[in-house]
Amino acid sequence: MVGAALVDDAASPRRLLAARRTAPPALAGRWEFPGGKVEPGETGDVALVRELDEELGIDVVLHEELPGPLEDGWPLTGTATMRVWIATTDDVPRALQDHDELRWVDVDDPAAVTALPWIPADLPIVEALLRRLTALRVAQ
Ligand SMILES: Nc1nc2c([nH]c(=O)n2[C@H]2C[C@H](O)[C@@H](COP(=O)(O)OP(=O)(O)OP(=O)(O)O)O2)c(=O)[nH]1
Repeated sequence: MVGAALVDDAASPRRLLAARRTAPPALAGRWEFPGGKVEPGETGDVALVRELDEELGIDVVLHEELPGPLEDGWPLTGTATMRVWIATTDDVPRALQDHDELRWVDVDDPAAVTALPWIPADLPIVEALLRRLTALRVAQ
C-alpha cells in the first residue's frame, strides 16, 4: 500500500489532509491517508500519484518519504504494509472515490489531529508524521 500525507506547504506545513473512508463497513467512518494498492508493474511513487488522481482529482508532487520501522514502511493490519510520502498539490482535492469527507487538520494542534477516529494502524504513522512536520517548521 501507499499513502499520502498531503500538506499545504512542504517546507513549512501547517495543514494536513485527512480523508474519511466509506468502505468496507469495518473501516467506514475512519480517517486515513488517501492512497491505495500498488498495481503490478508500478513503483510506489507512481501508484500514489495515480491513486490521488483517481480518489481526489489532484496532481501531486511527492516530497520526502516518512520512514517507517519496516523496509516497506509501516505495518498495517495482518501482513500489509504502507509507504507514506509527504505530498503537495496546487489543485483542490475533492472526495471523488472511496471517501465521503476530506478535512484539512491543523498540524499545530496534535491532540485534535490524533483525536480523529483514524484507522488504528495509522495512529503511529500520524504521530511520527506530526513530529516530522513540526521539525520541518522549526527548521524554517
Ligand atoms: N488508503 C489507505 N489504506 C489504508 C490506510 N491505513 C490502512 O490500514 N489502510 C488499509 C485499508 C485497506 O485495507 C487497504 C487499502 O485499501 P484501499 O481500498 O485504499 O486501496 P485499493 O487500491 O485496494 O482500493 P481501490 O483504490 O482499488 O478501491 O489498506 C491508509 O491510511 N490509507
